[in-house]
Amino acid sequence: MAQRPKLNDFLEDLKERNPNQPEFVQAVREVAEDVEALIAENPEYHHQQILRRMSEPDRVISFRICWENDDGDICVQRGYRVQNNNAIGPYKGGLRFHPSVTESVLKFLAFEQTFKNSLTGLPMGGGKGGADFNPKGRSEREIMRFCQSFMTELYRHVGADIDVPAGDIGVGSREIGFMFGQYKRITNRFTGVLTGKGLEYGGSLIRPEATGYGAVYFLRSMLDTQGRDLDGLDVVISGSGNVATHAAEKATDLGARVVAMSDSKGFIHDPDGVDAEKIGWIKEHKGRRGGEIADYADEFSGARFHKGKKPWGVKCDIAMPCATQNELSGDDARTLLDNGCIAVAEGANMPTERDGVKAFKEARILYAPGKAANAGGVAVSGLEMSQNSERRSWDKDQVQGLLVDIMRDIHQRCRDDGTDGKGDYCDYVRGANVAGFRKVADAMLAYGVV
Ligand SMILES: NC(=O)C1=CN([C@@H]2O[C@H](COP(=O)(O)OP(=O)(O)OC[C@H]3O[C@@H](n4cnc5c(N)ncnc54)[C@H](OP(=O)(O)O)[C@@H]3O)[C@@H](O)[C@H]2O)C=CC1
Ligand SMILES: O=C(O)CCC(=O)C(=O)O
Repeated sequence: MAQRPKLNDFLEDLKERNPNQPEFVQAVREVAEDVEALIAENPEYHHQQILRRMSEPDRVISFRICWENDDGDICVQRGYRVQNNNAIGPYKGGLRFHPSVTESVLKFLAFEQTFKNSLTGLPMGGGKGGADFNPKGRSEREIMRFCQSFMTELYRHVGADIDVPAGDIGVGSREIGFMFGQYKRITNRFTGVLTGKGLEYGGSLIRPEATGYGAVYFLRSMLDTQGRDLDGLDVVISGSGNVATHAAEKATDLGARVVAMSDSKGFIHDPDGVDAEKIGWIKEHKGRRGGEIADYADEFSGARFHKGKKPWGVKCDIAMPCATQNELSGDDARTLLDNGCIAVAEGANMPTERDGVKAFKEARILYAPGKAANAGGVAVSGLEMSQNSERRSWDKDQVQGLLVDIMRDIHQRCRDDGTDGKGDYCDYVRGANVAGFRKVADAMLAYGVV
C-alpha cells in the first residue's frame, strides 16, 4: 500500500533526526504505520503532534562508568538511561548489560516499553537503560564493582515515583541486588527504586518467571481463539536465559514439547523434548555456572548441537524468539511457515525483522509481537511496585492469578483493535500498537503542550 504523504514526511524527519539509529527508526516506523489511521480519525492527535512527541524521548542520559577489574586495571564503560515517556506513570523498564548496547538499541527498547506498559493496564511509563559492559567471563567481584559504579551515577535520575529500572539481558537478581545495595548506601533510603529484587528485600514472587510464563499464557489465548491448545505441539525457542527457560517451563507444563533452544553460539535440537529436568539443568548451567548451551548435547543423549546456527530451521508448530532483537529474518520466517508453523509468540523485544513480520502477517498465522506477549515481566514488576508501596508481600497464588488475568486482558485489548471485521483474523501487531498508543496519547492530550 502506498504511504500517505504525512507518514512519509514523518518517517523522513525521524531518520534525519536520528542518524545511525536503525533499531529506533525500525521500532517507531512500525508503530507509526499502525496508528496512522487512528491519528487520521482523531485530528487532535495530529494537531498536538502526539506521535512526534512520543518518538522524541523525554531525555536520554548518558554517563561514564569507571570500575577496577581483578587485575587492578581501570576500565571505562558507557552507561545510559533513556526516559521515553511518563504520561501514564513513572518511567519503567529494564537495564541491559551487553557489548551490543548503543543509544539506538536503548531508545528502541524505551519506545517499545512505553506501549507495552500501557497495554498492561498498570500506571507505568516507558524507559530503558544499560551499558556496553560484557559480564561474560567476569568474576562476581568485578560484576559487583561495575554495578556499584553504574548506580553511583544512576541513583540521581531514578526513584520509586520517578523511574524504576529492572533487569534485562545480562542483568538478573544478582545484579539488581548489587545496584539496590548501592542505591541504599548512597541515599540511605529503602524504597522500591528497582524491581526484580530478591524476596528478602522487597522482591515479588513470580517476577523471575513472569515474562516467559506470560508469553505462553498469551500464546494459549491466541490458540484458544482457534479452539486449540498447546498439548502435543512442538515448540522451538531461541535463547536460554531468563525468558527462554521460563517460556520452555510453562510450555512444557501445558503439554507442549520443546524441541530446540539456543544461545549466541548456536542451538541444540532435542527430538525427545527439553523436559522439566533438562530445563533445570539449562538454568543451572547457563545461569549459575556461566556455561554454554553446546554442553547440553554432551549431557543428554539424542540431542545435537548446531554451532553458529539459529534454531528456525527445526520443524515446529510454534516459534518463540526469546533472545534478542532482529534475530529472526524474513528468510527464517518463510522457513518456519514452510515447515508448518502456526503461531509465533515473541518473548524478546522486536526479535523479528520487518520482512519477517510481513511474512507472518501475510500468512495470517497467529503472531504476537513482543510488546504484547512479553508484557508479563513488567506487569509483575508493576505488582512488585504495588507491594513495595503498601510494604507487604503478596503470596504466590495472588501474583500468579493477577499475571494470568493481565495477560488475558492484554490479549483482549489486542483483539479489540486488531481484528478488521473481515473474518476471524487478528493483526496482533496493529492491535497492540493502537491500544498501547491510545492510552498514552489521551493522557498526553490531558496535559496540554508539555
Ligand atoms: N527479563 C525480562 O523480564 C524481560 C526480557 N525481555 C526480553 O527478552 C529477551 C531475553 O532477555 P533475558 O532472557 O532477560 O536475557 P538473558 O540475559 O537472561 O538471556 C539472553 C539469552 O539470549 C541470548 N542472546 C543474547 N544476545 C544474543 C545475540 N546477539 N544473538 C544470539 N543470542 C543472544 C543469550 O545467549 P548467551 O548466553 O550466549 O549470551 C541468552 O541465551 C531480550 O530481548 C529482553 O529485552 C522482555 C521482557 C522482559
Ligand atoms: O520489569 C521491568 O521493569 C522491565 C522489563 C523489561 O525490560 C521489558 O519488558 O522489556
